[in-house]
Amino acid sequence: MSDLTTARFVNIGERTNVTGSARFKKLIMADDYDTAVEVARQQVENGAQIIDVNMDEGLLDAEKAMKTFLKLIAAEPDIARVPVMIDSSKFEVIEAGLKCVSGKPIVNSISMKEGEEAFLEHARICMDYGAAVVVMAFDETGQADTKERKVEICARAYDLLTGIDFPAEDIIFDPNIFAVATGIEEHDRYGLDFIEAVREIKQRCPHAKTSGGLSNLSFSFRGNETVRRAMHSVFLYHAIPAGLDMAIVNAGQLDVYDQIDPELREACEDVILMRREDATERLIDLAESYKGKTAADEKAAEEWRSWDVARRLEHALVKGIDAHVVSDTEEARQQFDRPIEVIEGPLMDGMNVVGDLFGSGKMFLPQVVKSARVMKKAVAHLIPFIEAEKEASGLADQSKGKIVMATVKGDVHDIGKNIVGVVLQCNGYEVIDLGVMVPWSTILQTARDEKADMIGLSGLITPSLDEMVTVAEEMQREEMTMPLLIGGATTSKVHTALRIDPAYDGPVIHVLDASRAVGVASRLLSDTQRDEFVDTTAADYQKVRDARAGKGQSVLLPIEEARANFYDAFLSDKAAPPLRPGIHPFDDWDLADLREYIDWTPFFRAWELHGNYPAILTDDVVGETAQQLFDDANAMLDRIVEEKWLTAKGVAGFWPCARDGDDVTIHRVNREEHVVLPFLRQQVKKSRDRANMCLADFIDPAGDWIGGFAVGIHGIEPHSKRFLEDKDDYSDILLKALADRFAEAFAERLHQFTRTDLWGYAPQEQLTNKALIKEEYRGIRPAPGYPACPDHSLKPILFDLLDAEKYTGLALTENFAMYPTAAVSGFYFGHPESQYFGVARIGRDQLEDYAARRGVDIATAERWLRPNLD
Ligand SMILES: C[S@@+](CC[C@H](N)C(=O)[O-])C[C@H]1O[C@@H](n2cnc3c(N)ncnc32)[C@H](O)[C@@H]1O
Repeated sequence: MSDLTTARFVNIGERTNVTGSARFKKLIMADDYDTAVEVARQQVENGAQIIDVNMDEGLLDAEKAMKTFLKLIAAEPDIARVPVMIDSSKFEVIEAGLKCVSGKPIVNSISMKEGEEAFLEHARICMDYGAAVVVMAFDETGQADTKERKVEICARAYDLLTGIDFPAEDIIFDPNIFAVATGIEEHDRYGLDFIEAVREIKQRCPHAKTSGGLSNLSFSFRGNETVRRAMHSVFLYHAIPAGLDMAIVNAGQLDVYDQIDPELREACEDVILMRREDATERLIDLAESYKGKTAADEKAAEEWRSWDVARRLEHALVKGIDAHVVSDTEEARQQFDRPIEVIEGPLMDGMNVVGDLFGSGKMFLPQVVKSARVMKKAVAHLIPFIEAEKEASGLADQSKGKIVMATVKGDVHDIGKNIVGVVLQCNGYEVIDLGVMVPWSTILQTARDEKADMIGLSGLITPSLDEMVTVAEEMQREEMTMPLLIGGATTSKVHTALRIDPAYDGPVIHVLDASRAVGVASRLLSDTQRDEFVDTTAADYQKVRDARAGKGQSVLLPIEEARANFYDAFLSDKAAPPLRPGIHPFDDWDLADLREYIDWTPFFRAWELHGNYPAILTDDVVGETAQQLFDDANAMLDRIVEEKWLTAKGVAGFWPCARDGDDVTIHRVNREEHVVLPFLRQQVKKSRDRANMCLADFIDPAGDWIGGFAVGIHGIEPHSKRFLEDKDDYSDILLKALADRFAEAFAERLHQFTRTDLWGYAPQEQLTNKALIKEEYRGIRPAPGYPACPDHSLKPILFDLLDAEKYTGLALTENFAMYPTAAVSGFYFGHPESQYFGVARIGRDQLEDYAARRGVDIATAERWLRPNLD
């Protein structure tokens, strides 16, 4: 499957179908519902987003079997989270099933086979249950096999259904996928006819969806899994862009389109798209060479379930499979004298393997976080037994060390901290996570009360660096000696060496990323390695300080000289006044639309997978992990969009203004008042004719326009809570990372809408998402806290101009972090020459000038501008 085609496509699991799976049939016939439920679970684990359940077997009481099975899966939260498709050719069985489903059911299927009256009667019953229906392209004269018949029947059914107010979005047409390459000439068109019919049905029947049973397609290649997989993937690759929304497939058995052997791919494509006369013969010939290949592989995949329990636990941990972990842990518990031994033994052994693989670069962060999920579920199962033994906290006693972690006061970002916490936990450390916005007093108090071995601080925005210095100073004042770990996006070895390390006599260590955290923690707690590690790090930081002291700093111009060397933009090119000046709130931007604007590269970076999307998906080293993560992300995106987990709120505004020195003075027409946006200017002496830039340079002193925006993504909390209750950090981090992606995508989308519509200075602009990500458009949206306007304290001014709290529900912390965290804000500049740059180091004179322009004392301005001061 290609990344392009899978984004919105829904997989319907097919294995819980007695007519399609001999194994499932055997289990149901033998009344082995426990194992049958496991089949459903495996489907969901393999990525099925709906499961199709069919009990149509002559020797079975289908109604009873349907009811029994549906009730059982409804009681399993990890299965019940996906909708059920009740599949039967008998409507009584469907009706019996409808009574047992709690979420939104899907009926598979109804048709006009017995005429319009029966069809509408069935539809009305489904409607009473709020069910969506699959409508087969089948009428009084039989099943539709040509494109024309498929379209004609579906269109007629659509008109009938919408005529009784059946919601169009609850109609799913199945225009019949039939077997191709059978050797019968009439069958050659079946693939192409289906795809073309889907395209027309989607146009003819607004909001209706389309589906199909994929396995029929490759029926003539039974027993040749490789060819079947390839045919299915190729078929979907073409059918999805034509509008196919979902299909009944074995979700674990689809190949990545780009990774199919090119010869086989081409042969399948020739058959499905009817590209050559001899396509069938060629595929049959080629298929011979693939026979039997993957049957053995598939057997191996199941084989691990027969291993001894310790090996199974290790396998589950390394592979991140949580399906059987509770039963396997229970089995192990019964084999050991004490429950704690299961943790100390097989579970820790398994996690050590994970740790080693991660440490040696053979495993990557997303997989480790999945392993941690397995570990946490196993431990959660054992805790009650450990407590029953009256060991207050067996785990704590066994931990390698205790770490208090916090995102510092004024900062709300916690993805990085959570990832480090999970990695430490799964390596046997006890993590006390104090959450976000934690004042220094709470951090120190907890560390003392808990007798922690070390403190870990995290932060993302620049003011957090100062907060970290404060924590270090307070630790010094209280004469603490425990190590202080520093991490987070804006932190650096240089800042740690220059600012934090000198403030505290105990060890201070900058931890570059999650993969280093365990190494750092273990050396700090090792009797033999600690001293050397602490000394080497301290010496290293001293070197950084010495180098800085000896290094001649770049020359700064006096601020007046820098101002005289301003960027002389060609002001007659300035943008025309906005088509729609004033404030424009958007209280619920469509998430499906924003999804199209996602920039995926930073998403992978958040998981410490480095490389650009989409090449990262096929990267030799991290490709497999990246693809798996991407699939998981898309499956979650499907749910976020379909079930409306999140709400995107935003506001954009445009105001008349003028440049006044380094300020931009905004005129608020309605309020008859002026608001000043004070910008900073580069002061580092430039070579040759390069300017000392300031954002104000892109604004005409004689009168101009400026814009602003703020966007935020709301609604993660209940989902995050649910994930954490389920010990599922992986999904929690995934959700937060996706919420961030939505915020950035919204910023991109709103900027585009600004250029084409609201401000409207580029009405004809047409750029691909790639070009948008590369910012190949006219104008910029500099964000407070970023290099061209590094002062975060501009945010309250921007928020006030936009009335952003009211319109977006965003709040600012005392250090100007936005909450909810998935948020972006900034200014719009429309001048074609406007560009990003970094203000970099500024002099005392500009600091004093700035303090005066802002009407604050020097100390406050110093705090705001710290990263730009000497
Ligand atoms: C941080 S990236 C975010 C976009 C990226 N496509 C994503 O999805 O994560 C780019 C944004 O950062 C801000 N930015 C980057 N460089 C800047 C600079 N030098 N000064 C001010 N803002 C800057 C702008 O708002 C710009 O649109």
